[in-house]
Amino acid sequence: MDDSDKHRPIRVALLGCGVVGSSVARLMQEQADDFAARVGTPLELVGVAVRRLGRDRSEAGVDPALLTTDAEGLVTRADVVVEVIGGIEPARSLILRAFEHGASVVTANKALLAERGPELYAAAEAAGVDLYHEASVAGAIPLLRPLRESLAGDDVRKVLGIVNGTTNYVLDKMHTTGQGFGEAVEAAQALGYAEADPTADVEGFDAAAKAAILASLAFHSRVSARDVHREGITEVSAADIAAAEAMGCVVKLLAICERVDADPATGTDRTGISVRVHPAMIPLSHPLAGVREAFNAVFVEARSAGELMFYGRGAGGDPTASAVLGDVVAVARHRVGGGRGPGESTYADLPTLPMGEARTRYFISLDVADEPGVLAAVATEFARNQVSIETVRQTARADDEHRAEERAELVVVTHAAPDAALAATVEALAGLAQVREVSSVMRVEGE
Ligand SMILES: NC(=O)C1=CN([C@@H]2O[C@H](COP(=O)(O)OP(=O)(O)OC[C@H]3O[C@@H](n4cnc5c(N)ncnc54)[C@H](O)[C@@H]3O)[C@@H](O)[C@H]2O)C=CC1
Ligand SMILES: N[C@@H](CC=O)C(=O)O
Ligand code: NA
Repeated sequence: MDDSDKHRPIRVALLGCGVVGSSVARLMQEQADDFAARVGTPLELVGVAVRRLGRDRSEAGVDPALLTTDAEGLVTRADVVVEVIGGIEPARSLILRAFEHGASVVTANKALLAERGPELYAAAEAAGVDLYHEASVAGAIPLLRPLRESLAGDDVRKVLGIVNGTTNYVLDKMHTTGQGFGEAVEAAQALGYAEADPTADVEGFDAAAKAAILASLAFHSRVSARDVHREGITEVSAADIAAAEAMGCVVKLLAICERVDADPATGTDRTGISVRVHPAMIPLSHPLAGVREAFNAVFVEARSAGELMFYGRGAGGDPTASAVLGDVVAVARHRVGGGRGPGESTYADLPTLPMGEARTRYFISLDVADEPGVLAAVATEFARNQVSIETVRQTARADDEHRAEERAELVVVTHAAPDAALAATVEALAGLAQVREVSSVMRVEGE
C-alpha cells in the first residue's frame, strides 16, 4: 500500500459463513466504526464465499449481494482474506492464492496449520504479507501472540492445558451429570463447539493440531500434527471417571508440550521436545480441574517469567470471532502503517522425542485375587521395569459376588518414569496369574 492508498478502505474477503464466519461477518459490521478508528481506515467486507447460495444468512447481517460461490475469484479482490472454511482443501489452495495476490491471511484453521504450516509461512514470507491465526488455538484466549511476541525474551519450558472445548464439555458432563458420551457430544455440536466431524475432537486430532502449533511457537522448532502422540477420550469409561473421583481427581484431555533436557539422573538420554495429547487424572486442587464446560485453560512455564495461566472460551462463534477480528485489525494496521508481523521462527530445530521417552505418572487399578503374595508379585513387575511406586492401596471388593471369590482392588499410583516403562509394566501386570483384570489405567498430571 503506497501513501496515496493509505486511507482507502482495507478490503476484507470472508471465506466460509458457518459458526465462526457468521459471527465474524456480524461483528465486523456491528463494530465497523471502532475498527475504522483503530486501523485508521475502514474495513470493507467485499465478499463472503459460501458453499451454497440461497440459505438465509440474515442473522449474520450479510448483504445477499456479497455472497458468492466463487471463493477463488474473491481472494484476488482482497487485502485481507479471512479463512474460516476449515479442513485442508480448498482452504490451503485459497490461502496460497491469496498470498500470490498480495493479500494477508487470517485463519482459524488449526488442522491446516499443523499439517502445512511451513508451506504457508514460506508463501506468506515470499509475498511479504502476514499469516495470523490466533483463533486456531484456544479460541478467544490470546495465547499465540503472547507466546510469539510477549515471551520472545524468555525461555519457555512447558505448555500444558485444556485446548479442546468439546472434549472438556463432554468430560465435564460425564463427571457432573453422569450424562452419556454420545449425548454430551451431540450437545457440544448443537452449541457450535465441535468440528464439522466431531471425531476430530473426541479422538484428540483437534487438540493434537493445537499442541503442534503451541510447541512450534514455544520452542522455535517445527512440530507437525504427525509428531504429536495422540489419544482421545473415546476410551474413557464410566469406570475411569468413577476411579478418578475416588482418588479426588477429575479426568481432563490435556495437551502437554515440554522441553526435555538430557539428564543422566533421570535416565533421560536426549535433548528435545515432548508433545502429547491424552486424557489424564488431575487432582481437584489443581486449577485445571475447575475448568468447566467448553472453557480452555493453558499454563505456560518460562524460565524467567515462572508460571503464567491463560483462561477463557476456547470455542463457539463469537469467542472465536473475537480472536479472528483481533488478527484482522492487526494485519490491517500493518497494511496501513507498512511492515508485517513476525513470521515463523524455527531456528532451535529441536527434535520431537517419542512418547516412550516422555516421563509420565500412571494410575493403575487392578482386580486381583485376595491371597498372600499378590502385592509382592505386582511390586516385582514395577521393580523389573524400574518404575517406582508412589502409593498403593488394596481394598476388598465390596459386592457379595466378588467377596465370595476373595477378590480385591489394588490401586497403584507411580512416580514419574519413562512412558515406555510404565506401558511395559501394565502389560506385564495383565499377564500375572493373580491379576484378573487391569480395570483402569490413566496417566496422572499435577501434584
Ligand atoms: N467452531 C469453533 O468453536 C471454532 C472453530 N475453529 C475453526 O474455524 C473454522 C471454521 O469452523 P466452524 O465455523 O465451526 O465450521 P462450520 O462447519 O460451521 O463452517 C464452515 C463453513 O464453510 C463452508 N464451506 C465449506 N467449503 C466451502 C467452500 N469451498 N467455499 C465456501 N464455503 C465453504 C461450509 O458450508 C460451512 O458453512 C475451522 O477451521 C475450525 O477448526 C477454530 C476455533 C473454534
Ligand atoms: N472443536 C474445537 C473448536 C475450537 O477450536 C473445540 O471443541 O475446541
Ligand atoms: Na487463541
